[in-house]
Amino acid sequence: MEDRPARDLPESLAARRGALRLLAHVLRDGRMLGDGASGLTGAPAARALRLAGLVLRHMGRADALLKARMQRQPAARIRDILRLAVVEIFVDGAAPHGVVNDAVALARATPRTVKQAGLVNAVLRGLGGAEAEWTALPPPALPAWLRKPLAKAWGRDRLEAIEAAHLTPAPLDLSVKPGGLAPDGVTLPTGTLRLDGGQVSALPGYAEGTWWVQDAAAAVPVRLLGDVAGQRVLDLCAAPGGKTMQLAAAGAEVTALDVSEARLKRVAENLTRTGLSATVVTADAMNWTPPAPFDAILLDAPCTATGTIRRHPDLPHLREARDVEALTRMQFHLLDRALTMLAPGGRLVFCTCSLLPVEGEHQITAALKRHPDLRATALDPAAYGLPPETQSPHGLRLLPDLWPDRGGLDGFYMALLTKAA
Ligand SMILES: C[S@@+](CC[C@H](N)C(=O)[O-])C[C@H]1O[C@@H](n2cnc3c(N)ncnc32)[C@H](O)[C@@H]1O
Repeated sequence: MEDRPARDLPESLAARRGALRLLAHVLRDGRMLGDGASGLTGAPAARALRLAGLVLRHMGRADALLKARMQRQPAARIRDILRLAVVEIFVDGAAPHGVVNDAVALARATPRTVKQAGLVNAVLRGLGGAEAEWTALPPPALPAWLRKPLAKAWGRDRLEAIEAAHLTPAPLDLSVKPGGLAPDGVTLPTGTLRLDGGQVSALPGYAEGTWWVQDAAAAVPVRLLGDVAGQRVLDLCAAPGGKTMQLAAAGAEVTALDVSEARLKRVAENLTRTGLSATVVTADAMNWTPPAPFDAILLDAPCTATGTIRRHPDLPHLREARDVEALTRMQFHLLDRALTMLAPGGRLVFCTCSLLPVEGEHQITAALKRHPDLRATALDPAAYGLPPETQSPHGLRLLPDLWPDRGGLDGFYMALLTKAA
């Protein structure tokens, strides 16, 4: 069955096989979930992706449940088959009978695992009545390289609340042009329109380009720049372009720069769909010299993206402690480089979608020491629809456990800096 074309398999079995392929890409090949190939298209591909994401999100819990029922650690593929079955039964509420049958069929499908089909059957059938045990399991712990600095920065209770927030996928957030056609949803205090989900391209206003998908937290940094109408604004790490569109919609004359040509294609597509305009530049910010200094700069620097684990449950399985060092070094250099492109009296917003202070608060504290001509503006969270606890040294700090009853938001740090005139 492993080599059989997906069209010859029942859809649910094809999707489950696809999910196992995606899990192997992430867990064994170290590739991002979105880059993996399930071997499927259309609805089964979407289902496979969703199932693989579900396993990665709940993996620590599935492993805890399974560990108590097995004497030895089985082969990696068998472990994934069992994990998939567990999350389908306990998270998705799938009918156990069909899940177990497919799990056994998947084990039988390869010579390497055929002998363990009996084990799969026995372990899964032994899960009957384990709902209470499953519900009592704590959320999966983040890896130690992340847990330690987060506990130090935000405290153990907050860390556990962040881990709990990672169990729930992010809602669908839209930034809507003023007066633009938009689907029904709830408007958050920050101004973002929030929906439960849905097929993006089928929602009212998609074809008209009256909105774009952008997490509520990611929509705040541009607002720190205040009125940008008619100003020359540089979006220094622009792709895929959420903030470029915000700046253009606010009337700025935007230059959107990014080092990645492939990612910049998405900026161009987004601008075309929304009817907004920006000058798009493919360049490494470290080597690029602007024709003239800018009135304002947005530096949404590359980072660990640990603030987006709700939407990217593969991240904790892929990133490593050593990534942090390389990224913080890059943020340091990009920030200094950006300052050379800023006009005297100009404003710069630095932001990262990271949970780690070394990629946020510490970067700004260090930059203020390095550049005596730089000032950080004290920000009032209420002015952006945010609660007082988001105020943080020199900026705003958002963590995913904020607004649990509203569906949370991405982790972000942002600061507004002004260069002396
Ligand atoms: C956090 S993402 C930007 C997200 C974007 N601002 C948005 O809101 O849609 C960081 C971006 O930085 C870009 N990048 C990384 N190093 C760069 C460099 N040296 N010069 C320019 N862009 C760079 C990456 O290609 C990536 O697209």
